[in-house]
Amino acid sequence: PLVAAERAAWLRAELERHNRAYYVLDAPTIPDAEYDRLFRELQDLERQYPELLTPDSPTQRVGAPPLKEFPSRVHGVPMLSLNNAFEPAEVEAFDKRVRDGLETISAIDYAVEPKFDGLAISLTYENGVFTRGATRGDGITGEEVTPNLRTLRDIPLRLQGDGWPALIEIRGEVLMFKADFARLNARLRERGDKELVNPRNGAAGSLRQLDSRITAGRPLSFFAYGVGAGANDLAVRTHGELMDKLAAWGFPVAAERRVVQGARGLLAYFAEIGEKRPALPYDIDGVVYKVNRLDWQDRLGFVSRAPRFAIAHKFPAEEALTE
Ligand SMILES: NC(=O)n1nc(-c2ccco2)nc1N
Repeated sequence: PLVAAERAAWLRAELERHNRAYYVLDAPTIPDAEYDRLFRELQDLERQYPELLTPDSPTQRVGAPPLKEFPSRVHGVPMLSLNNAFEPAEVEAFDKRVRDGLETISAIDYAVEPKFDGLAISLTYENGVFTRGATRGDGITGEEVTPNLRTLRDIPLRLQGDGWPALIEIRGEVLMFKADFARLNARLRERGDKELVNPRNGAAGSLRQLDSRITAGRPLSFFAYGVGAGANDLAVRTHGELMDKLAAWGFPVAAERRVVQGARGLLAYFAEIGEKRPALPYDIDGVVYKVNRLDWQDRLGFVSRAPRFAIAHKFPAEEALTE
């Protein structure tokens, strides 16, 4: 079995590497037939030597029996909601409140990124292994949809690299790319099934399937954008460094993320992303501004459940466009 154990470990790492290349970097590194052969070899080994079966094995992504209902799960740390700004004056007022709260007159560094229009999710990793995931729900309690989340290749079953605490909650958004949404609707139309209204509904509907094999057939993507429980155990000083860690652990993060200075930097970024928005591969409904220094985020804290250190700046709602 030692040889089998080594072979199984090699197969797990190799299959995850090909998954990541195929699904995260969109650059397949192996023909499908060869991937399937390795996958079946690992399944056979895990059947022959059950002690080799690990929860993070690629064979554990698909095939869980359907659930009767979704268990509800209390988040370790609440998933906060963001206050919205719609006008430049509100953005300037946000920046002023931040500088007053920090008793400084100098320009503040803000971490900025697109606001994905998908489904907010929390992923729990224990000792680096994915153990459960839940929807945002009301921010305190969400629905546990772990078997469905296991089918997303963008979600690592085991964190890469190092430097994570024993328990950590990764926060992010599950979404459907525009092109995947169009292809799925074409498939549904051909089958005479009801089409999805928009990518956000497509992501929500696909993730809240009791049978995870349906979810496995849906083109869902994931982008990480924060940390809940475990954030204080990380040796990072800014949100930007936190995002670098998430990327190093194997999570997709927004390519458009940046650090800008002051209200002027915020508004310039909003205009830049507004220009790029139609060409982005996914729907966004605004951009998110966060004070970059984590110690300053802690100093500013929250008002009710919304943070004083972050807001979303939303684009004007579009009337229902017939694409
Ligand atoms: N939807 C989205 O893209 N979000 N949402 C946050 C968020 C919500 C609460 C704290 O941070 N950040 C990003 N990029």
